[in-house]
Amino acid sequence: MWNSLKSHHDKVADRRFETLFEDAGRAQDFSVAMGDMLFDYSKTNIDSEGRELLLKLLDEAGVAERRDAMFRGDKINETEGRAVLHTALRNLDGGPIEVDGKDVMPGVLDTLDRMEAFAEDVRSGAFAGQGGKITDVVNIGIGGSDLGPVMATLALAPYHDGPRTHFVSNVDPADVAAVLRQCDPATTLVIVASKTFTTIETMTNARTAKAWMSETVSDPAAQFAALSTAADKTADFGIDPSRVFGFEDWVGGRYSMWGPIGLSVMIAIGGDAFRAFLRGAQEMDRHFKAADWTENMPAMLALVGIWHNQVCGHATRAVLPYDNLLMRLPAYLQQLEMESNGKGVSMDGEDLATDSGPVVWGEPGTNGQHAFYQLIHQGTRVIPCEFLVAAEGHESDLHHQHQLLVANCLAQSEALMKGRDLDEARGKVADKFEGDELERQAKHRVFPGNRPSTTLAYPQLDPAMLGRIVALYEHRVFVEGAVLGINSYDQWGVELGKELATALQPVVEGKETADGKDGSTAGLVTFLKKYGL
Ligand SMILES: O=P(O)(O)OC[C@H]1O[C@H](O)[C@H](O)[C@@H](O)[C@@H]1O
Repeated sequence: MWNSLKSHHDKVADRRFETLFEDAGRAQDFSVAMGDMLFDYSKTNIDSEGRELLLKLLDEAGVAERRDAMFRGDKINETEGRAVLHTALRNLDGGPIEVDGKDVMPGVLDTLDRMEAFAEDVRSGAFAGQGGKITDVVNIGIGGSDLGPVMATLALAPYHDGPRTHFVSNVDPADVAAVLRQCDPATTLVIVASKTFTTIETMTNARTAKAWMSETVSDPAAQFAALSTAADKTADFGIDPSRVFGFEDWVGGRYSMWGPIGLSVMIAIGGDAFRAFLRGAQEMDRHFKAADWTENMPAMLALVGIWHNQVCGHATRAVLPYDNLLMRLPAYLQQLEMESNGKGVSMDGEDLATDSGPVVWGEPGTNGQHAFYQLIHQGTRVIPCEFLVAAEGHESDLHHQHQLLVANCLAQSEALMKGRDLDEARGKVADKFEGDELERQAKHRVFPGNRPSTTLAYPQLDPAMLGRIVALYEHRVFVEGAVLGINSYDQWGVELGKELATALQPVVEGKETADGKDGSTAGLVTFLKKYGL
């Protein structure tokens, strides 16, 4: 199928895809609706034939069977021998799901109730610090134990009515110090979020926070909670089991904010709003399971991604939310997509037959327009763009500003597609220049156009919509991974750096020499030591 797709691409690569809109039904035909969400992929070079070929990839890879196996709790994370069941965390009324013959749902729902009771106690003051009602919550975690909660807390800022929420992730002491400086230890709750409870950054920051707290309060551990799969390790750290919220190894780190890892979000917005967030995700799960492929938003989002990355060969994709509340969505998706599908070996241990998943990057619009869109419009590489835009913001008295935001979003996708040819460019400067200078100046003002983009449009970013959007991307990653034959649920590629950092620690501390290290590494240690390392 890859060959058929490539030859189809060769056939259509040079056409202006704008001409596809001569078919008056294109915008509708090349869009997917799910409830009040719309995914428009008509501003791409995908035509009916291309779409048919892409759809065949799903059958060839057995995506439907693999999807059902995931939801059922089969151990599809084969390199780690684990089920992949983040969907169980939002299966609020969806019936039993068995892993190793045991229904996991009673445990999931019980933990959710416990989280909610604790979150409400923190919010009401029933759970207090040693100096009174909790004013600040500090979530210490990294990767999947940070990016989801950070992204969601920012995204749901209009619903934030709990204590102030802070996030510490980096082992750089600048991070933890800056956060703790803003907090009063007597009224701060520290949440240590780590699936494994061994991650060096998180454990180091947690010990720093505990030492900071013990300078002021007599029982620092009493103001700590833990979110982890490792109950023994949370106990060793001194955290009372009543404030430990556990989960199982079938929840991957970057898929974990729906459960205990979302506690900081729940404290910020309250249990009801958090459940609405879960329900939104559950709706997307149901849609993904039931909808025909052409009407299936995650599947079509994935196929558009595959078309641009593996078929057209565009190595990156930009995620451009015209919704400032989603300012950390690109960073969140970087982990979700790149840690999941950034692999060169297929499930059966063979070298991947295609390129792995793309580089994902982005910033909110309109900010990006004044920074990197220059390259998107006129650079020599094509960057498929994925726009997100809401019909309505949360600042109703500033709706005119929201309208300006939307106009910018739609204008960008139009500009990317249409471009501006040399004739038009000449017309723009004909009154200022003439002759050779006119030609030269005009050339700089040409926009090649024919650059693809998609737009995800929705009414408003409320908790349920955020749940739907994030679940949409999760399932997109699943489909892309399944088509590429990748295990999207392990992350062996992060291990080597961790091992070498541990080995280098005695060297940077001056307890061991850099003998045996390569010249560059040894030279850098020497240089940094000279200046105070
Ligand atoms: O939650 P933790 O066990 O502390 O893990 C935090 C993060 O660290 C690892 O390096 C993985 O690459 C991530 O997938 C994970 O989310």
